[in-house]
Amino acid sequence: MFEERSPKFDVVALTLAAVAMLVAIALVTYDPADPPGGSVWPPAEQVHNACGAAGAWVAHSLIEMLGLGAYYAGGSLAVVAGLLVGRRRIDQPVVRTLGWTLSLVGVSTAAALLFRGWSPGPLVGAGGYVGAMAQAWLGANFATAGSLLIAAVMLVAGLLLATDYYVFRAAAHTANASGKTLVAAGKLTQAATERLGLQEFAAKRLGRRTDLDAVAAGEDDDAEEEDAEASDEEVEEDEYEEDEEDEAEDDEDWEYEEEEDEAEEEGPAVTTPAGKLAGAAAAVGGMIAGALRGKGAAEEAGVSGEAAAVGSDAAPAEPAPKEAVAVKKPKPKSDREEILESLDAADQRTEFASDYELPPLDLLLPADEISYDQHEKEVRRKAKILEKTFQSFNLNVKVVEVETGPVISQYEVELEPGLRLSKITGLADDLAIALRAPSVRIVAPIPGKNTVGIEAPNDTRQVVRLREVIEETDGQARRMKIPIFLGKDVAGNPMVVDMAALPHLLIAGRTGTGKSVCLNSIITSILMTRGPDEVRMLMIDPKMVELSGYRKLPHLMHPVVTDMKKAEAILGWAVDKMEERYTLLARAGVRHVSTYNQLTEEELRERLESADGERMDEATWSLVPKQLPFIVIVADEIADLMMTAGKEVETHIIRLAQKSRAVGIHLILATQKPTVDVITGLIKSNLPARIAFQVASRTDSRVVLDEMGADKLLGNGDMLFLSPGTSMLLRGQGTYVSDDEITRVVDFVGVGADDQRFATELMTLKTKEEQEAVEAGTPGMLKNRDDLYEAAVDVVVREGRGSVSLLQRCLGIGYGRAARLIDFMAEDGIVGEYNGSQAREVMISTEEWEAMSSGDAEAPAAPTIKAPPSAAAPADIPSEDAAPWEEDEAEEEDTEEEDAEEEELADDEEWVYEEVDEDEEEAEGDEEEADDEEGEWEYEEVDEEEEVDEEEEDAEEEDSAEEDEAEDEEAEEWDEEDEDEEPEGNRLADSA
Ligand SMILES: Nc1ncnc2c1ncn2[C@@H]1O[C@H](COP(=O)(O)OP(=O)(O)OP(=O)(O)O)[C@@H](O)[C@H]1O
Repeated sequence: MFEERSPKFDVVALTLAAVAMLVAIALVTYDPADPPGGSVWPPAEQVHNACGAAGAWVAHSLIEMLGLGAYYAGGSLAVVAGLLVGRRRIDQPVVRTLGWTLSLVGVSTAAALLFRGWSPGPLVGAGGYVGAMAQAWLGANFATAGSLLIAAVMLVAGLLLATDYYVFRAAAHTANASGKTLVAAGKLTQAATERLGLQEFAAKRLGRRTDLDAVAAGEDDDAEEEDAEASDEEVEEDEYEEDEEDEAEDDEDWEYEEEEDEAEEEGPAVTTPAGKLAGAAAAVGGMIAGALRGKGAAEEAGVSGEAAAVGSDAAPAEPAPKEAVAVKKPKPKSDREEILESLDAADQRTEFASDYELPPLDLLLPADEISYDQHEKEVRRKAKILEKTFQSFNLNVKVVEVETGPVISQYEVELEPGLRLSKITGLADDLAIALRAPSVRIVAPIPGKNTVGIEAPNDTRQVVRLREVIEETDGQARRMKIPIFLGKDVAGNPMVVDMAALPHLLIAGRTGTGKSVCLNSIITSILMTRGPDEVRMLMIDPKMVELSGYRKLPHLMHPVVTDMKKAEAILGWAVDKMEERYTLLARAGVRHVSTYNQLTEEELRERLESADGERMDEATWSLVPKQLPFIVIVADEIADLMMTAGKEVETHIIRLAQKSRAVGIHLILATQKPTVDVITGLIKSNLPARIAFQVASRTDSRVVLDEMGADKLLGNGDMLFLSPGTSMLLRGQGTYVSDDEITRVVDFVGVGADDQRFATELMTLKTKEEQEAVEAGTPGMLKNRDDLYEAAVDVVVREGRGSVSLLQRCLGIGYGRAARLIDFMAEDGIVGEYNGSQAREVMISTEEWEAMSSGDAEAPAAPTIKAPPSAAAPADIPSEDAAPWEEDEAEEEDTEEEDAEEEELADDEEWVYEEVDEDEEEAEGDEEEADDEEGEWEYEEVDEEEEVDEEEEDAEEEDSAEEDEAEDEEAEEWDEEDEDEEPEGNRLADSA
């Protein structure tokens, strides 16, 4: 509904209201004796009608003509006047008038048939002349019963046409409210209104139905629900038609106020998310309104009603009804509450009994209010600019539909027959200039459509809040294992993906474009929906500040890792864990962790025993993990990791990426350096799901996405998402989670240091250098941390306090270095976890430290000296590091060194193998790229013949191809350098 009122319209509406009132008064005060009435003799000398002689004449004429139908006509006039005063427009006036006339004849006929001996005035009977004539004709052909039936059908059919079921729905509402069964409205209508209420029903139909009811009630209710749903369909039609009516009415407003807009019928359809729903409504509305709406009559549709306002992810199957100009309205409160409840209910899932309480949604900020009316005007204006720009290039291109998202709108253009696609794509920059936009991206063609999409930024950016994305996708997310609420696409639909299905994700973009915000929203998505028994996390944060806020999370398996050497070791551990889980799954005879988690304890035990061929004693059984949580490894900057231990990291990532899907280990890797030395061909080919934020050049875009496009992004969360298994890029606006929201969520779910359940095996994990140092019987690992590390440990152990200020004072160093030393100590298990305002607890004794620092081979290595109490997994949470085949670990320790050597050899062999693979794959990759380029080249070549402008683009293509090659070479050089350096590193370690 438009805010501004139109004086012209109001004058017409008020005049009609006055006329309706006069007619009503005239009818009510009708006196048959008033002239010109002739049924009473003598006629009254003075007119009794309250509206005087004119009123008497009007009343007499109407009643004479229609009988009781006159009152129906008067009432109808009043309703129409009321609608107009309330700025409700009446769409399809011809159909409505015809319907109303039919119902009027029905009323008069019925009156004539039913009240044969009585009349309000006219001599011809209660139905006036109209009723009498109809009665005479019908009576001659159908007798009384048939005539009555026909009159009733005329009345009902006329009402349907005139009001689109409105009268019947209103009757159903009334009956429902009073608790009576409305027989006439039928059992189906009643069932639907009782179960859901019409609004809720429409909302759910429009994509917001959650499956929680089904989950809570169990499958038993399914049949019953299906029945009810079948009945819902009936009501649904009514509801949609009402929506459609609303849309149409409001859209007429639009027409009215935008009279200067030429040929509105041919204007593009603007589809906001709500518009899509309204479109769906129109589709269901069917014959009465939909069929009468011609193609391109977009403006006949209008603002959707409540129902259309609430949902967004239910795009109509057919594009036809998208003609709706729809305005999104705030969601009804009841819906939000329902979602809140549903999220609360989610932790009652039976598979994982956890004391983790899901954070309530109100910890997150609600969606910002925006003016959709303003937005619609803007996109319509831009659609016209686009058409004009095309015309100035002598191209006849029509904008047929507009999808509007939070930051970007997609204008769908239809090409005239014979127009080459390349002519449109070549105009990207000209269109950007015409629209005064920094850049415009052309999607040609839009997948699944015969139109071309032009993505242009909106004048006002809308921030996409996590809360709104969660609210709009709840039903969908509930079926996912690890739902990630990425953002909203160009049509405003929420983008939600299942991390378990991706299964690994690469995030790249230049600095300040939204990577960290994206990582934060991914992590918060997990916190909002999954407990630590379902998803465990490992965080690698070379920047030290980005992920430090998450240190209190119960999901963490290890404190946030800031030391890249440790990070490399952790990735290595993940590879081992993956293999270990594979073995466990194989023994249990299942193919995926989720299937494993569904096994009952009896089933699991049975399967393992039958795999071993012997009974399992209780001690062994207690060590078998009964549930395998998903493990998500988040690395904020892999460039640093690659610099520290490129080859190893690459090998780990590749092995994880190739195999870890089934065992539930997932990688999320981010980088601000999307170059081939960081995102090597092998890493890229193993991480099929990618998110690109704005990058510096086309070359970078090709590195991340294998095609251009990311260079045209706007920054600040504007992203392209490549979903695995497709080459289709989905543009969207990333979810924004502010620091305050993160703090609130982390405070809600966070636990104290003592309650954190770090994995012991990770806490005691040794980096490569540490391992080598231990093997060499030297404390070199300590030196590798920091020159002052040993001195710092000395101070801490001697004082019995892990305090930063203590180190600062004793060693005369700055805060940063002292804090880093303490962090290293925490990672090595020398001091305990962060303890609020208290100094950290020291976990080793002076003797143990002396043994360590003197390099005494007998002394246990620092991390294994004494695991912090928090590091031990509690008994109720099955620790994975306690798999039964590890039972003999202690006995095997002696042979560990030998094994390690063997493993190294094996690794070397594997490495050679991998190297060959890599070469092969790179060669393949290059070939593919070359193919691609050739394809593009051919394409461009053809264009070139026609458009001189495009020569430049080709040249750029060539450049970018050359750049690619250069970068590939660079990468190879880098690899070689790295290989060269490796022995040196070993030498250093040896000498240490
Ligand atoms: N989805 C988003 N919506 C709105 N604004 C965003 C969004 N994502 C990022 N921004 C804006 O961009 C700024 C930088 O984002 P962010 O810190 O995530 O960038 P980055 O790519 O991680 O940068 P760096 O690599 O330097 O860490 C944010 O402070 C915020 O203002």
